[in-house]
Amino acid sequence: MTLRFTKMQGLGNDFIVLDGVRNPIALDAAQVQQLGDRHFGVGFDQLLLVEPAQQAGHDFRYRIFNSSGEEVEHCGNGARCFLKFVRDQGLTDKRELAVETARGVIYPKLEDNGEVTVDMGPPELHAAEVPFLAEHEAVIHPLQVGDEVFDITAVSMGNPHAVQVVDDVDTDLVQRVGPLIEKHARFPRKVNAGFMQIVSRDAIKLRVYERGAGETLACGTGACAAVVAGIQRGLLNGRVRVSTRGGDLTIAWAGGDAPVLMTGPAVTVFEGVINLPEA
Ligand SMILES: N[C@H](CCC[C@H](N)C(=O)O)C(=O)O
Repeated sequence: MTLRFTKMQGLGNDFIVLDGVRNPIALDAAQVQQLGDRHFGVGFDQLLLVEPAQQAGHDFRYRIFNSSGEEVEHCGNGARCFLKFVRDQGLTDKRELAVETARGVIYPKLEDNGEVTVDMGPPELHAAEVPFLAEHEAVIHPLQVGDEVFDITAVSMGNPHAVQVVDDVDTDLVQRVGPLIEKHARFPRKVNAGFMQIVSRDAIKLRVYERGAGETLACGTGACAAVVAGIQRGLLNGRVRVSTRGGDLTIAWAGGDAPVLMTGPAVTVFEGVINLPEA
């Protein structure tokens, strides 16, 4: 069976996007892994599947699969590409959408300059909801990793994040410790490991070792989680420029149950057709 796809990227975090609206698409983990293989398939960090909304008043459903094959709850860079995709494919002419995800509804909006702002919903800070195994609620938790201890802040943006502050993001720490934190036993559903360097109260540098994908050039939910963690720690103001290896995002959060707002680019790289591996 052949499969039409659109290759897209948000700050170098790359995706294939599939239209499951005109024709339903069902993929198992092995097929996602094969499609995601950068030598034997198309290659991507995540696969994004567009489906019809399940509830009245919503526009679409948004499903996300890591290149490891597992389905996950959220993808920020993908949400910006999602809006561009459904408009470019003629699935809608709206500039602002209500999109169902596994953990709530998000609201991507096309800006006049072509960038996309996404209302990502409020962060979840209760450890049990991240989920993160902790005896008590705290902004900072010491996390034992081998014979080292790292001070992390656990945040969910629908998907789990463990954020720490480092003096310099450009060291081997991300590749050395990221995989150990990703699969740490205190994160029952594994975790995205964020490493942020505070540049000022309005700017950070960020690298994320992503659950199920490894280090990506940018992570949208990771940028949201890092800014929330920085504000919780009293280190950041309410609107922050997040510099990733793939480029800059703007993240804003007013605290409490206010939604986190993320603004950045979405780019179509090419359209393609692939022979879908047999299930
Ligand atoms: N690896 C993430 C999903 C993709 C998130 C990232 N690509 C983003 O832009 O938010 C997870 O397993 O929760």
